[in-house]
Amino acid sequence: MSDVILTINAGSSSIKFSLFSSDALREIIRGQIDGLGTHPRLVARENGEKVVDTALEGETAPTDHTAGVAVILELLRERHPDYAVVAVGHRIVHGGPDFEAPVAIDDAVLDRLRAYNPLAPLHQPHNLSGVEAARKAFPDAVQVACFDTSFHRKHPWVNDTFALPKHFYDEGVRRYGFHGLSYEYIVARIHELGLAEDSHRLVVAHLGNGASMCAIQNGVSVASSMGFTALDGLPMGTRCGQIDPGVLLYLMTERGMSPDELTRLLYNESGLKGLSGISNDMRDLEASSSPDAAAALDYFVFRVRRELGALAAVLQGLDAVVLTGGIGENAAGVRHRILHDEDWLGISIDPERNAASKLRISTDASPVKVYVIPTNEEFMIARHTARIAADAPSPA
Ligand SMILES: Nc1ncnc2c1ncn2[C@@H]1O[C@H](COP(=O)(O)OP(=O)(O)O)[C@@H](O)[C@H]1O
Ligand SMILES: CC(=O)OP(=O)(O)O
Ligand SMILES: [Mg+2]
Repeated sequence: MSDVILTINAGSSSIKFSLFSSDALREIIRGQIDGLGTHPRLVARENGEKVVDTALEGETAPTDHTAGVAVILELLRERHPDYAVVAVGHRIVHGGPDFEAPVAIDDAVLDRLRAYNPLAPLHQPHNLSGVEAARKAFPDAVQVACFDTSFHRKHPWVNDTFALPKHFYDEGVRRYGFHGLSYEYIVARIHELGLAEDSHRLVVAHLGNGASMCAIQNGVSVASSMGFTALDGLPMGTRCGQIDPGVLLYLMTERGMSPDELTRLLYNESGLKGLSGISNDMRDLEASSSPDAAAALDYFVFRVRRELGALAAVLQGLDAVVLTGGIGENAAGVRHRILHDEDWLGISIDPERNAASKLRISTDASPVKVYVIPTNEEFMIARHTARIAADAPSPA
């Protein structure tokens, strides 16, 4: 039996998973269930080749995350009965003020993490049900929590606070920032590719169903577009992004909306889906001829460009920009619209390199280098998990 690390990244409507060899962190299999709650589909790849691609239908279709994890574990047992899972790494979206680094999970940690459920309703409860399912399936394995918030915990105070009475900051009402595992991976990859010397002042745009941007100075996060929750900043698939808090007061006082109704509106019914009335999926909007789909795209592009200018100001100039996430990696048309006339920032895009999603999509003469780099949150989770598991006593 060879020892492996399992990673679980439970999102709002998806669960991504991977197996890595525990010594060299070689990826053995990766995949995901998406469409949980609507049309669940299981896809898995080994060595880049699709080995499973099936709609999960009928009575055995998973209807929630716990059932989804069970489907994934069954697949792993079928395909790799010869591997022993010694550690399970989990992406946990919110670590609050207390968790600055990955930790081994015990009952006390799990209880503290549950307290953050209201701060990340699309993610945290699913992240934690993934932990519970994995503990049952692998009682002898070390479970490790890897936080989306850790990478941002060195923000200078001005980027870490809201202008509320100071005691709220002390209570933990702060700008945490998210997608930290993705940003951390991109910084590691920039080093690996030998690009760090030209990337001291770096902005990374993680544009997926959840979307945020981060200003990174010499590898350290100094500002990010997300805040206390993963609602702030850019508009997303179904989340509103930056909003005047006066709108919320209006909705409560004049429209009588309850906290539950507001939560639904801001997390599930806004963003690209709300503006377009069609879909939260960028591919659907690009394919649509509806003016509302075009307007939703315009708003997305406008807000990314605005944030790019703001983060360039934080860094006092730019050396490099990275685009990543499902949209950043794949949507060449959206990238073009974000970057094509940013000469004032020192960005000059090569349309052919962009259309081909090359690693470098800026021209040779562009003062600011622009890269497309696929993110890999799973690898980052596996790396942290291997390190923590090496020190942690097994729960058995
Ligand atoms: N080829 C593509 N062209 C345009 N958009 C794409 C493409 N592939 C994926 N996307 C978009 O990426 C988004 C999902 O990004 P992803 O990072 O996978 O999301 P999640 O935050 O759920 O992990 C969706 O809006 C999807 O439409
Ligand atoms: C924090 C967040 O928005 O995550 P995701 O992109 O997985 O939705
Ligand atoms: Mg994501």
